[in-house]
Amino acid sequence: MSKARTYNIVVLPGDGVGPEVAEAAVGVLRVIGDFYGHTFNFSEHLIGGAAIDATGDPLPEETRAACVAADAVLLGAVGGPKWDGGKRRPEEGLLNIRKAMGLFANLRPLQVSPVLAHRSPLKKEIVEGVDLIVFRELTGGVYFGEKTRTDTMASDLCIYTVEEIERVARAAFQTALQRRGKVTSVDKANVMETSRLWREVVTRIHAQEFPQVQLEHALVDSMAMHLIRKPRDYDVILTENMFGDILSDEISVLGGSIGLLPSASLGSVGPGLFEPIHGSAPDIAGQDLANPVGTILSAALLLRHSLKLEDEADSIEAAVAAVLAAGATTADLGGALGTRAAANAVIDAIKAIHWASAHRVQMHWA
Ligand SMILES: NC(=O)C1=CN([C@@H]2O[C@H](COP(=O)(O)OP(=O)(O)OC[C@H]3O[C@@H](n4cnc5c(N)ncnc54)[C@H](O)[C@@H]3O)[C@@H](O)[C@H]2O)C=CC1
Ligand SMILES: CC(C)CC(=O)C(=O)O
Ligand SMILES: [Mg+2]
Repeated sequence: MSKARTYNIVVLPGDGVGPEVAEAAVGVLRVIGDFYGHTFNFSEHLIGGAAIDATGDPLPEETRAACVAADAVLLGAVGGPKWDGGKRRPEEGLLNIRKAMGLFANLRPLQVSPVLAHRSPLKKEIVEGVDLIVFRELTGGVYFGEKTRTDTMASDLCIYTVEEIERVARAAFQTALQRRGKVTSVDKANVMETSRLWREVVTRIHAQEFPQVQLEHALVDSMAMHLIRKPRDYDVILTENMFGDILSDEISVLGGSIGLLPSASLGSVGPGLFEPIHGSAPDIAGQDLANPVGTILSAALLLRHSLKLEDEADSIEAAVAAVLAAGATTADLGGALGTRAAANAVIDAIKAIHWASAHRVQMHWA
């Protein structure tokens, strides 16, 4: 068991369902802190639309400073129709904090729970056993290139440097070595120059540093099809910022709901940022309808990757698996629980797992 310590966790609730799912995950972290004797100091800061309303800036300087000084950052979601067409956009705040923290790798794992395979619109035999992870490059590409706009035209520049591709490729290959040893690198090398550079650099890093990993290249358009026809074929999917954003929302359907998927955004040093892959879901915001599991599982990733608390992370993941197996779910998965009740179900499962392990019958033989 890890030594009890004090950790500073910045919470960025954001907009829409963000505050609801962030509150759920903080509740789970508090219980984990109590069980394992850690002190988690949570401090909430403004980002996104909430920050625009309060300060005019989607990423106030005090939020940026708190994030870089924290042990880890937990984020809900940003954005919503209220800020559409405004001078500043909530999403700017999220892009800028990712950049400021140097978070170049966004890990989006997907394991299809056997008890939820029937919730996918695809056949059970296609999705059962899916276990893959998307490595999405997070601080480059078209989301960060120069934007121009006149009355009659607009442009978004897509730029990638060799160094940006190398570092995320290494992270993906290293992870593949601890998994099934396969990387599928996704690009659009038949059309885009950035993709041709991407393919060259990934091929070189593979040959020079990770020849024991199986590498294949795929074009993003047909990959979008393969991912729903044969998702079990994939282990680690390595791709650039926008393709990773789109493909990971697509594959969330395999697991039953976008509300289930967590993510970890990591750099080479400093704290990570952990958030569900979904957005602010304005259509269900403020109604206690959002599935909190993706954010709760993001809290587990926070414990594992930034705080190095492996047992504590395992404990949350085991509790979530037990709750899903018991059918205690929110409406997106056909259940009757609200956001708060679903989070409480996870908390009860953590307590039950700990009680069972403390009261395990000890059998001794001479
Ligand atoms: N990381 C972030 O903060 C992100 C923010 N956004 C922003 O969110 C806003 C809404 O974007 P959308 O395209 O509608 O994507 P979205 O992910 O917010 O919602 C897509 C659909 O999934 C459902 N959904 C999302 N999360 C759910 C949950 N936890 N439980 C149950 N159902 C859930 C929503 O109700 C909606 O029908 C936009 O302003 C967008 O820019 C979008 C993606 C990521
Ligand atoms: C800037 C974000 C809104 C992009 C996004 O959709 C995501 O990171 O999932
Ligand atoms: Mg997205």
